[in-house]
Amino acid sequence: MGIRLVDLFYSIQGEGRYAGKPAFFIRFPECNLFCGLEKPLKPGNYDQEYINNLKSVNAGWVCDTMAQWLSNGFEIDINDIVDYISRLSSGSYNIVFTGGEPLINRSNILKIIDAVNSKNLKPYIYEIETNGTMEPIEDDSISYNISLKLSGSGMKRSKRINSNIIRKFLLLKNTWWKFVISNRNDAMEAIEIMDEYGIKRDSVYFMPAAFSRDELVKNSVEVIEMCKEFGVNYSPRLQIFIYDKYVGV
Ligand SMILES: Nc1nc2[nH]cc(C(=O)O)c2c(=O)[nH]1
Ligand code: SF4
Ligand SMILES: [Mg+2]
Repeated sequence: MGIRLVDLFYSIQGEGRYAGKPAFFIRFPECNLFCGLEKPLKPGNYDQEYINNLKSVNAGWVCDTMAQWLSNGFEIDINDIVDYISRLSSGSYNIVFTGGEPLINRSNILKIIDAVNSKNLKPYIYEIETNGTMEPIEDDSISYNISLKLSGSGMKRSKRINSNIIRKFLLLKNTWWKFVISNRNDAMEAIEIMDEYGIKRDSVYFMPAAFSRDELVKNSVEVIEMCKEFGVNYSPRLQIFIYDKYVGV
């Protein structure tokens, strides 16, 4: 029996705690938020440029993977995912589940983890890239990269911040927090959330907003100054640094 993905590729983790580590990316369809847009779009094949042009007046930016996670994607047998991984690497790598919001597809994440473990492949760690609004899977072999959304996403606070869920993530062993920072207001808002929930600065990454290599270089200067000031970590976006505007890398 197959499962639906929108992308499967081997690259390096570009962001957060494991930036630089070889990693298999498994991208699922669907998200519970529509960052940057006034109202949800139906699943289908869209051009990302078209989506960017729908940006709501309340938002500072638009989700950069929306065209991917709204697409129909493809169906793949779990054994073929496992074969793909074992064919491409004999060394150490992570397996990253992303989206959209991958925790919508939690049962498929569990099936893939079971299949990988039963074939005796040993990823260094599984990572889940999440917006932190859905119930986590409790498993010490999973490391969470939680990117809570700020008001620049244009989403209502009640949709993007769920106190009970944040507290559950805080009880887990491998929890890292990643904020996309466009300006000083974003940093102040992130600090407020960190203080409210007792999120340790050690576990926090500020990452510049950027769609291209030029933007990344330019925006990193200011973000690094804020990292120094507030004592949080800087996260690169190595995939943009290396491959510029390409997706699926
Ligand atoms: N290389 C690479 N690293 C990533 N880290 C998080 C990604 C994501 O889109 O969730 C991503 C991605 O799409 N590519
Ligand atoms: S939560 Fe993440 S994947 Fe979902 S719309 Fe926002 S930026 Fe995109
Ligand atoms: Mg991304």
